[in-house]
Amino acid sequence: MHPLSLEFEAGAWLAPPARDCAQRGPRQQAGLGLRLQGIAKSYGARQVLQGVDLEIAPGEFVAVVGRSGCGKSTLLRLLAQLESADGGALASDDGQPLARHREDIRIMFQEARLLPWKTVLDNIALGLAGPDARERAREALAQVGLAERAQDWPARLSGGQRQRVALARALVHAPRLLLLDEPLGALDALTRIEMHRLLESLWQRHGFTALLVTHDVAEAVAVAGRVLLIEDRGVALDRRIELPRPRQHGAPAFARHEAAILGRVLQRPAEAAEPPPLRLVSARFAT
Ligand SMILES: Nc1ncnc2c1ncn2[C@@H]1O[C@H](COP(=O)(O)OP(=O)(O)OP(=O)(O)O)[C@@H](O)[C@H]1O
Repeated sequence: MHPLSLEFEAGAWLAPPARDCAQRGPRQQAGLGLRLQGIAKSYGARQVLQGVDLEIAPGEFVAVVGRSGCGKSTLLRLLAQLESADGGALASDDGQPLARHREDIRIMFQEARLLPWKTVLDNIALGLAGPDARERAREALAQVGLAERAQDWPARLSGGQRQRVALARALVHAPRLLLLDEPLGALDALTRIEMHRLLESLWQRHGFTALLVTHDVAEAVAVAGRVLLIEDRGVALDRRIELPRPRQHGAPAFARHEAAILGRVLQRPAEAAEPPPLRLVSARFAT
């Protein structure tokens, strides 16, 4: 597909507003704001995050970048409450502990994690209650442009299609906070750009707050309104990206943001791998 047709394609995926969102009322539709204070997290002796203070406004689209192992996914897992912080407070912008908002938060991973023995539609409907569960699942599927694949098995979909199903499975719950842990990491470049446009359209339409962890600085600049760099156990850079949407990869202003962030990441050399301990195996000397 020619890149110029991507915008049209992404737009074509958009269906009328999801009834599920409309049913939940205005308060629940709004994005969830976040207030993190003094967050600390260690794994054994390895301190990954320390004293992290962060405020995210309702409905912001934030990307989190940084070198491998800096703690990006750890931050997301704490927000998803898959793990607990050792210290500090995780709250929503109204001051409530984040633990009270479990139902408002959904997470997507690099792998779609679909159940292979269930159809696409049944994967999305999983955990939904009520007589209209399947109808709501169909609406979510239509929103990611896969209405016609409802009865397919996940194994028959491409990687990009599987991620769109995973996105529909999150959307059907009308999340107020969508956490995205490298969900596009395994996709080819064109599919990634299509997914950027789709994510952007859905975010604009539904108003959820989005946090995207990515290795790809260009991806961060393509979709986020704000990019955070994690380094030295905390937020080392917090940069606003005020560019019109949809964004043009390679346009001068786009390239300037990308270069500035990348330059900041590369200022510091990669952490040297720990040298292996010296070991004297055997020594023989010729006489
Ligand atoms: N369950 C765990 N047990 C022990 N150490 C862990 C665990 N999870 C993460 N770590 C360590 O914490 C650090 C941060 O991991 P994290 O997955 O958050 O990094 P990341 O920035 O997301 O990396 P990547 O970009 O490579 O995915 C790493 O050093 C990692 O080895």
